[in-house]
Amino acid sequence: MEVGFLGLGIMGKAMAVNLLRNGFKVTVWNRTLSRCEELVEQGASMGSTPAEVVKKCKYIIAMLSDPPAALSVVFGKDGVLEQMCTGKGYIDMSTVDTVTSTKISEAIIEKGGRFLEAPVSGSKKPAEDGQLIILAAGDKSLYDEVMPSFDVMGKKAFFLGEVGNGAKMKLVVNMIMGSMITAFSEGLALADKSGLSQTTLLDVLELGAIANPMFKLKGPAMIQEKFPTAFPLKHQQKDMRLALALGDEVEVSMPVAAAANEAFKKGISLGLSDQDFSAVYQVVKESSAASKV
Ligand SMILES: NC(=O)C1=CN([C@@H]2O[C@H](COP(=O)(O)OP(=O)(O)OC[C@H]3O[C@@H](n4cnc5c(N)ncnc54)[C@H](OP(=O)(O)O)[C@@H]3O)[C@@H](O)[C@H]2O)C=CC1
Ligand SMILES: O=CC(=O)O
Repeated sequence: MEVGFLGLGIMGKAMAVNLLRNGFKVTVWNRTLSRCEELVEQGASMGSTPAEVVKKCKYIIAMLSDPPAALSVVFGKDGVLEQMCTGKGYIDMSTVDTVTSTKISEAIIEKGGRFLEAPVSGSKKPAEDGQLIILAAGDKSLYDEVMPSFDVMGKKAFFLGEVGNGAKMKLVVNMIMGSMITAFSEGLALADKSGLSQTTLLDVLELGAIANPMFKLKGPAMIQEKFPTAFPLKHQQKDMRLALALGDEVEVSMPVAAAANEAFKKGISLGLSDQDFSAVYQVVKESSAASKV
């Protein structure tokens, strides 16, 4: 199977490498073109624009940072739409909102193509290991056709119906995740300031009903104040913002998520955008220090 791949950031690079390792022919493009080189060394072809990739490939996957990036790659100069036509399928795996996804879907379909949104749950390591959870919605025939690529990139794919449902599911999941890591950070800070061992806290959490892979994975590094980037804090804040907008739209009150969003916004203002989202622990610590003054 031959696929185009647009966007070689933390996730896109790992996903494209997996496809190559599993025998897919992959043509890559990235806004910063030099990031294609590593993939080319591993056997990928390279397109110099999104339009060039679409011209060459029947199936095109995108993994881009946010709604403006997803829109500009489709609608911009030398973008996806310039070569989109009947017979081609566009699969956007970026985390965006329903409005963005619907806009892209309508434009692709108007050109005769088929569209699937397929955001993923799981971070850098699951992407490297082909263990993502794929939350797809849109054209079912396209979903069935690209399943061999989902089998390589993920451990489970869900088909959620009409366009927008994949985006919504992803935002609900990440809203919960962002609230959890913020509460976890407060717990770590509270334990420390109360004279308790944070390592013991991790052991206690691990054995109880709120044990989860995220606390286990991130906790040991967080207590050493290390935040190696798997999921950038700026993207977690984007997801909180989009989830809160969804909450407004459907009239669900989310005070916990709103408070967590404020912590991620503060993280951005403290220069933590490109650190892992677990760096929200720094925000909690900073706020505690500030409230003492
Ligand atoms: N990291 C993670 O753990 C996870 C991330 N996600 C989601 O996946 C998506 C990608 O995340 P991730 O790989 O971490 O992000 P990165 O920030 O590492 O990569 C972002 C990608 O988007 C490209 N990009 C940004 N702006 C534009 C633009 N205006 N036009 C064209 N390309 C652009 C970047 O290109 P360039 O190299 O030129 O900057 C890069 O290829 C996001 O939506 C994120 O929320 C989902 C699950 C897990
Ligand atoms: O979107 C981030 C993730 O870990 O999933």
